[in-house]
Amino acid sequence: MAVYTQVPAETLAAFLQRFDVGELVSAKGIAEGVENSNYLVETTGGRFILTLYEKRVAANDLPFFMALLDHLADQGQPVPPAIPDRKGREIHELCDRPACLIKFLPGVSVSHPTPAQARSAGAAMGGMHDALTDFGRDRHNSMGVESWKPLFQKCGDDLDRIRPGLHAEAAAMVEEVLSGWPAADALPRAAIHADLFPDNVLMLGDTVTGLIDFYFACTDFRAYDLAVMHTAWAFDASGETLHANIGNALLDGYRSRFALSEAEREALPLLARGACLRFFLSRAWDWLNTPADALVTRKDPIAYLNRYHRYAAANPFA
Ligand SMILES: Nc1ncnc2c1ncn2[C@@H]1O[C@H](COP(=O)(O)OP(=O)(O)OP(=O)(O)O)[C@@H](O)[C@H]1O
Ligand SMILES: N[C@@H](CCO)C(=O)O
Repeated sequence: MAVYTQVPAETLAAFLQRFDVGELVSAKGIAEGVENSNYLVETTGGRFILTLYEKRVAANDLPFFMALLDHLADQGQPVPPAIPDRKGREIHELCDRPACLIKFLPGVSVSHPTPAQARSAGAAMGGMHDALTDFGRDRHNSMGVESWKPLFQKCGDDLDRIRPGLHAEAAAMVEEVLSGWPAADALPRAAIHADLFPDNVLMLGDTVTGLIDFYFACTDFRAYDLAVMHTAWAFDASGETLHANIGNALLDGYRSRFALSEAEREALPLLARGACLRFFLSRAWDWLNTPADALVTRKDPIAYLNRYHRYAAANPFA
């Protein structure tokens, strides 16, 4: 579940008065997602998503995220911008949380993408990267390469509570990835989504109707975004089986909308291992710090360890 903050109906109705969206008809908490509190709000003017930002999203990052969404939406990309209130403000406070009223997009996220769906999703990322080439703002990647060793050290020996020997295994991964990681100016950098998992892509059939959840968006290697997507889309849930046809379809779709340089293509195997390390570590930290009976479902860090080893054993980008 992800409704950490309950918004009383009267408070919501009063909040909506700031906007030109009609009167409140209904509001339902959305169970999916683990980071923020989300409501599906229906008014006499239409449907909207109300998001209250919980502890992981810093209020001072919201202007970057909202500017990114506005830029993409202005260029016809399928993203949900915030609805401005009558005074033009997009970022608000509700129940002591930063909050935004966001455009509702149709579609569902697929659990087992077909090659045609992976191709469309890859193309959507390519279109997004194309639209972001003239986006002028920067945001440091707080989950980027410099954060991996400190996060590994913070997890410490507790990693062995997830699986005996995991601390030593993770130490080797950190060493391997960091020793080979490209210099900051070695590959093109741009604003990226950085978390474009299947649950953050809304689709109807084979058509992408929405790219959502930009709350890890940042400036980093552009090809790292594609590497993250490959790790998230091209495996079974356990991370043991690579679906090469899905991975190839993603890359084909991407290249149909945006060019990948030779240097970026060559870097993909290492960028993908870095992505595996990033999600392994954030999941391991959450695993160790979320009570087993908490209402949120913990995500399996081992599924990302398995992916890491798969990329280390063979290059699916060859
Ligand atoms: N603009 C939108 N239009 C339609 N549905 C949306 C929209 N934004 C979010 N949703 C729905 O709300 C759910 C949760 O949204 P989101 O993934 O942004 O939440 P989160 O708490 O930030 O989650 P995560 O754990 O993925 O970081 C999505 O799975 C989707 O069903
Ligand atoms: N997509 C991430 C969680 C949110 O960043 C994961 O699956 O670990």
